[in-house]
Amino acid sequence: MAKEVKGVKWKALEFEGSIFNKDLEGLIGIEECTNYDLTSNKTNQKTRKRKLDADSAENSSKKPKKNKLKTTSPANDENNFTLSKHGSTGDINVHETQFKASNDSDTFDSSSLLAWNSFGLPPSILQAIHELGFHKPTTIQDLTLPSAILGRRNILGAAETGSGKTLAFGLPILTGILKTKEKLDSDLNDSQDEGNVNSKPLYALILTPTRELAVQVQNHLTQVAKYTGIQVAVILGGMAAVKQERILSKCPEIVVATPGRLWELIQEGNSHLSNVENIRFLAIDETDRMLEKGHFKELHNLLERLNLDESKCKERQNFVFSATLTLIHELPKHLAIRKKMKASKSKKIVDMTPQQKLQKIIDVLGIDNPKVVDITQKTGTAESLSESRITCAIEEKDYYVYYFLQRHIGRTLIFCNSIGCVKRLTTLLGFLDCRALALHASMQQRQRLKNLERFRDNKNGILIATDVASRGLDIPCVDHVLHYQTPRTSESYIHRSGRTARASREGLTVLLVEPAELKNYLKLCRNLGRSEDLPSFPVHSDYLKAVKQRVNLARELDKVDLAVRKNQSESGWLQKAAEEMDILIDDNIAQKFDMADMQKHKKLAQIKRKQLSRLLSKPIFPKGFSGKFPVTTDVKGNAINMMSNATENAIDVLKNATSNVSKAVRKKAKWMFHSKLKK
Ligand SMILES: Nc1ncnc2c1ncn2[C@@H]1O[C@H](COP(=O)(O)OP(=O)(O)OP(=O)(O)O)[C@@H](O)[C@H]1O
Repeated sequence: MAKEVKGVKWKALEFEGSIFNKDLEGLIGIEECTNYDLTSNKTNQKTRKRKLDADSAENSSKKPKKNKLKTTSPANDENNFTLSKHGSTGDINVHETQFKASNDSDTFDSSSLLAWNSFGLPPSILQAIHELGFHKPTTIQDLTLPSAILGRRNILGAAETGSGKTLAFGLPILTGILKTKEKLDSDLNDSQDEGNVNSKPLYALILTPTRELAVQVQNHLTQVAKYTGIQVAVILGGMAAVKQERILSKCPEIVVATPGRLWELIQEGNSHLSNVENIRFLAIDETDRMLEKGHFKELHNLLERLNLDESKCKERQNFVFSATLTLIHELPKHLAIRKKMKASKSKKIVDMTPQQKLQKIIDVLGIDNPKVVDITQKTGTAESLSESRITCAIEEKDYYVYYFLQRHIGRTLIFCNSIGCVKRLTTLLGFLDCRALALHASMQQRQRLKNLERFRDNKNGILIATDVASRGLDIPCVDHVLHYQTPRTSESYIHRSGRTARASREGLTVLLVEPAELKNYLKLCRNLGRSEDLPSFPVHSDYLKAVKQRVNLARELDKVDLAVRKNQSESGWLQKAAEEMDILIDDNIAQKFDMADMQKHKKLAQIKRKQLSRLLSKPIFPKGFSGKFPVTTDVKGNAINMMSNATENAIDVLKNATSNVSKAVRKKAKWMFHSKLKK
């Protein structure tokens, strides 16, 4: 689209294919002056800044037919824009809004989106961006959109979590599809051949490592595509085959998918996917994860199919994004030992540089001359994130989690390393009336999405998850991320932590480290280039006693409850088997499943439940608790001056505590940490 600078109108020129090769590195697009007046040799200075609607009306009346923005649905008609909105009752009201004349809040002044104007985005997309309230592009969007949209470059983008990477590839894809359709429409008109209007080709594939992320990307792009007539569909493992057939029979232009399910459908010969190699756009979100074991095989098969025909491959624009695209690990232990011993002389083992890692990705994916934009911070995490840790014994972790949840309310996501741990902690916190939801891979897909939705809807919600929730999930306003266990990789730490502090909001992480995890923690710090230990999260030890009492009781209740359930299922199984075989159970066998024993357990469970509910009815932090404790100690015995109270937010508590640590103490701690890192 055109933009106006001091009365001079500039219009971005569009080129087919990637014309900006290495020799023109730095050049991102070419613009043409459109109001050059040959007679006066002056540009039209009188042109006032005008509304987008006037722009499009003017363009459509002046331009020859083939330059007019053509759209496939009435919703795209710039001169007669149809918006559909949800009314307050939840019913769908359809408003006819004239872009041109209306003062309705749905119309927008292009000047409010000046920051977006130079990317060549069509009005239908700008309108949606305006409605989302995105006043300006984020840094990664700003740095990639010109090359992607105007230069049609392949993009490799690395930027911190929550920095808007989805639109950095979503906007060029949507814009590109509109342009391609416009061209196809005008070719069709020229040849007077109507063709089969119902069957639309597949234009774009977006691949994500998890199902939840695929759903989220689809939702996000659907919002931005709402006035374009472009359909965005999602294909996931765990979804009924009939439903997937139905979705694909509508011929969506964009398919967002997890690679496994997509590959299955391609192999089954789904008709919409039959010419998958013809796609014009391919985006791989969380690329580093996709290239890891578990996803790679299907992705590899898919890439092989997509890259079969070199000419089609060249026509395709590729987007490769992740927050940890260029993150380098310490060598795995076995390689590090080999390197030290210089055992392998034939194959020299060297640490990879970020450039080498990128080159490897480029080679594996078969991408031609991409534009690389890497704006990841040295630390890998968002600037607005406050990080901390609590060092404690393994059996104390439950106490600290419960303490934190009681003292610092807010939307909290707790990550565990295993499904078993998620289950145990969810049950335990359930006994403690914390209403925690679970999310892990062995849950049914419907339940996974339901729990995610319930977590999103509750500003004080608690979600306990495995790494299935660590990548890409954009849950608004997550206040805290607790790492119940030290993550196994630095990527995992970055992605888990990145569920909070998104889109420049503040957020907090607390890493719980037990002695056996210390080695892993130090490795994490080394990989993330940390020279200082994470600050210890302040805990008011006076109240830990009450916390321990409750948690211990909840643990006992959990044990007894488990015994009851085990007994019940064993005796139930026995009874059922006996009934089916029409036999009486021998008394000796029945004794094994002693009913009296079960009754005893049930009674004990009842008593413990009552005791616990009595305890839970009393507040841990007494009413009016101001928590003023000028000097206290952190979990490792360091003196910390702190002022805090029960209602204070966790980030403030941490910031107060760290700002009160004297320079001398900090220097000493840094020195000690440095020597630990070296070991
Ligand atoms: N230009 C913008 N202005 C304001 N908010 C934006 C803008 N672009 C995207 N957002 C919002 O920022 C949030 C994070 O965006 P997104 O999920 O794309 O981040 P991401 O970089 O992909 O994160 P991750 O690495 O965790 O996947 C979303 O809620 C999105 O709606």
